[in-house]
Amino acid sequence: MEFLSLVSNPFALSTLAVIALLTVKLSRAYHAGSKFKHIPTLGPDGLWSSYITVFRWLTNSVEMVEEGYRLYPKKIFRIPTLDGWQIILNSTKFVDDLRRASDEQLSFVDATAVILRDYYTIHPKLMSNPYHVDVIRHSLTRNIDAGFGDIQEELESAVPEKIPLSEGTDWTEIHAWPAVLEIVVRTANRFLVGLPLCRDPDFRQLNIDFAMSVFKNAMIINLFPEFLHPIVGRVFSGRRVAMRKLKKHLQPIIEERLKMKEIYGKEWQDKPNDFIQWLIDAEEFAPLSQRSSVEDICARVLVVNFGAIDSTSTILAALYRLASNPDATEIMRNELESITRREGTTKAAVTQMQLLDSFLKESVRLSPSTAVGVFRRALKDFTFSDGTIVPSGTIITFATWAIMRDEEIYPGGSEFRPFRFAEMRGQEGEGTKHHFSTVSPEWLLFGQGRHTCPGRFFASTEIKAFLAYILMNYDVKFRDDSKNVPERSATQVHTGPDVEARVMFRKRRPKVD
Ligand code: HEM
Repeated sequence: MEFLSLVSNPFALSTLAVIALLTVKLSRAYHAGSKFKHIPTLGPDGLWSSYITVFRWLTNSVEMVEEGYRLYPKKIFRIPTLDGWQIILNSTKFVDDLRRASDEQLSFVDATAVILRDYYTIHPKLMSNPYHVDVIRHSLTRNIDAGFGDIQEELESAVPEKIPLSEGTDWTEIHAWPAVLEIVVRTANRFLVGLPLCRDPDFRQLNIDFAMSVFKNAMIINLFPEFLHPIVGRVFSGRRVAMRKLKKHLQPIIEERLKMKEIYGKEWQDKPNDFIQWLIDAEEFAPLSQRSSVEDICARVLVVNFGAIDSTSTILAALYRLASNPDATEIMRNELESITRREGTTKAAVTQMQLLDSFLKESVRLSPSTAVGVFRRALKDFTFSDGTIVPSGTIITFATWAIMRDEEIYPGGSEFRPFRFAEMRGQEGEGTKHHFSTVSPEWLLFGQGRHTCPGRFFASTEIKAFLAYILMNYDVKFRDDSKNVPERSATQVHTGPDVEARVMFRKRRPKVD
């Protein structure tokens, strides 16, 4: 009777089916583990007991990374995850191994394919020639100076709209995450696609929805064994809806640009200077068939937005620290005022904001958006410099959370010292190092090697311009003058700043001593 009621209940049946498929998937991954016997495991590693670790990884990856870092200092360990065994590197000494490895040995693209299931969640054809990466690295980065005026103008319009200033003495409490998210998407798109599109609510929302859908759907698809991905990948994907909506906005623009290019060629006066045009003009990186395809260009606009939205959690991390560190706020304001008196509100001014750069970097050091980072997939058996052999097919990553708090690298590793990096820069021979966007073995935020984030210079400029605007125009605090930074949000390896927290703002007052 109970059995009958079970089989006639579609919800119970589908739950059972998912559990059965998950069991198949995990036991396959477990048996593949015989190839890893020489690498220590965190937690129990029996067929059934390893499920405990899988569950812990889903619910508290930070605690596990810290435990693995303590138990296996400067070594390599493994954990069972929904995506199979994952290898975690506990030392910056392995950065050199990763940098030396070719894409055919340790692949960024294949790691992304497993973690984000980008074939289903983003676009099936995009990664066969990811030329948008070259466009970001070259045209986009080269144009940050030229586009800075627009970025600043958009901030000056978007921030007061989302964080309204009242003339009275009252503070206004704002749910920070959605406000910052909208400002980021609008400001980034002022630079990427310009006016009026960057202010179009439908355009903004479709990009936000798409970015959110990628993580959520990849997680669901990864619950299923690979042979079912072509089916579940069709069901759990936000890309078709996003593409349909985006094409309505971009198709006429792209077609007009292609027509103008054909008519005027190199003589085109007043040619737009934006991401769409940089893609169309990228002869050295992609064939015309790609650069003139509406579908292809739309997919790359979606993907650059997916990257740009990453800045949101970085800004939140810094904003929460601003709200809890009024003394540092005053010191940074003095620096900003003297720089802007000299340079005006310019890109050159942003580059000189050394204390703000340090404050930002220190905020993210303690609130990175993932517990582990810099993912690669071994396409062949790979031997690390300590002799550890990692079998082909394995996902490899660094214990970034623990590395960024390591006392040997950062004395007082768990303490927030806002001007730590500015002080490090003050030491002899270190003047040009330790910036937020500078990549080093100790600073893994933007990755490593040939796949290091190409958008980091744009992100750094946009984020610092945003924070400078807040510092110069707002007082910021938490309710009841609390100095507690809100707990982190944690789903799977995502560990970014709390997305529920509220922050209080008011129009900036002169400081009374
Ligand atoms: C604070 C903000 C950002 C953070 C923390 C961040 C972080 C990262 C990381 C960790 C990687 C992987 C690097 C590796 O594995 O070695 C990456 C790659 C990438 N990022 Fe960013 N990113 C940010 C902003 C941006 C922005 C604004 C853009 C676009 C304008 C962007 C576009 C990309 C692209 C296209 C890749 C793939 C690179 C490749 O395929 O070689 N990111 N980013």
